[in-house]
Amino acid sequence: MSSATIEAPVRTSTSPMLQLTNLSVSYDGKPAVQNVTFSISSGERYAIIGESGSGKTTVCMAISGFLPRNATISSEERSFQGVPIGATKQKTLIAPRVPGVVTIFQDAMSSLDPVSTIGKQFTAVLNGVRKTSAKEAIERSEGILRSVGLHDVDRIWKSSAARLSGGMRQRVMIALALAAEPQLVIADEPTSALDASLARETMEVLSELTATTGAALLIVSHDIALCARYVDHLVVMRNGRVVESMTPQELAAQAPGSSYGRGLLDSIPTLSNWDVERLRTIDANQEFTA
Ligand SMILES: Nc1ncnc2c1ncn2[C@@H]1O[C@H](COP(=O)(O)OP(=O)(O)OP(=O)(O)O)[C@@H](O)[C@H]1O
Repeated sequence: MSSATIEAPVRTSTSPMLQLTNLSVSYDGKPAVQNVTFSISSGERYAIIGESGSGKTTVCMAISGFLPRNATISSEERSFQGVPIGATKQKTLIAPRVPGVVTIFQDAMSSLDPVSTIGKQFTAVLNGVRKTSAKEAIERSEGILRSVGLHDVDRIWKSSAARLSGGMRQRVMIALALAAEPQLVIADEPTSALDASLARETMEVLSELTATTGAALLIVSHDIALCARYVDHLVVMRNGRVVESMTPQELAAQAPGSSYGRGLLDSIPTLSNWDVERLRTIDANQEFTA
């Protein structure tokens, strides 16, 4: 096998790649996401941060077209590369999956075929992009697997997902997502099932590879501290709404307790606050607005 490189796509436009304006989603009539607005340009790295149930996954599913049947969606604009995502007038909507957008889920096993070999899964993804010979598929997937830090390529190529460790599966899933040559990678809690060191490694791999390929990245996470190290912009959600939108530098400059995002950051145990008697907590009744 010889190694292959991932080529950066030519960027042709400076207008946002993804535009969400006043996106609202309800499940069975109950609002889950309300008036969410943000845009992502080519190559930008974004994170949606928030507590459990704040609507992060729902926003991502509205972008990637995975919303379930009981979802009702409305928006002023919901477009990718200038093309509307799904039809906004329908009351019940399953949007078509959006070309150019790949989603990496928290649990690699739910995305990978557990019995088919990784080699077969690579060949299928690569052929979905363009017709690829068996030899090309091996060469290309070897390059991508190495780029996510997996070097035992022959063994992985012949293994099923069930025979790989959790960390290896996560990397294989990232590699398969990249093989699809996406323009936007959505990673929904990609590190929540991993230990701290693997979580950092996964974030590094995601952030480096999207930088190399020119793809934009949208990460969903509870962990504002981890995301702030790897993204250009943080969108903070609470109770279905965006309460803050800022750069990691702006977050770092905020005074402790001064905002909801800062509150999330201050409630994480770190080496510098391990000895305080009680970490700061967020008052459930305190109002925060964007
Ligand atoms: N399929 C569904 N049917 C009904 N309600 C749903 C469905 N999916 C999500 N919800 C509700 O919508 C709200 C937002 O959920 P969502 O999964 O988007 O939040 P989240 O911030 O991603 O949470 P978590 O971090 O726990 O994954 C929650 O109140 C949730 O119970």
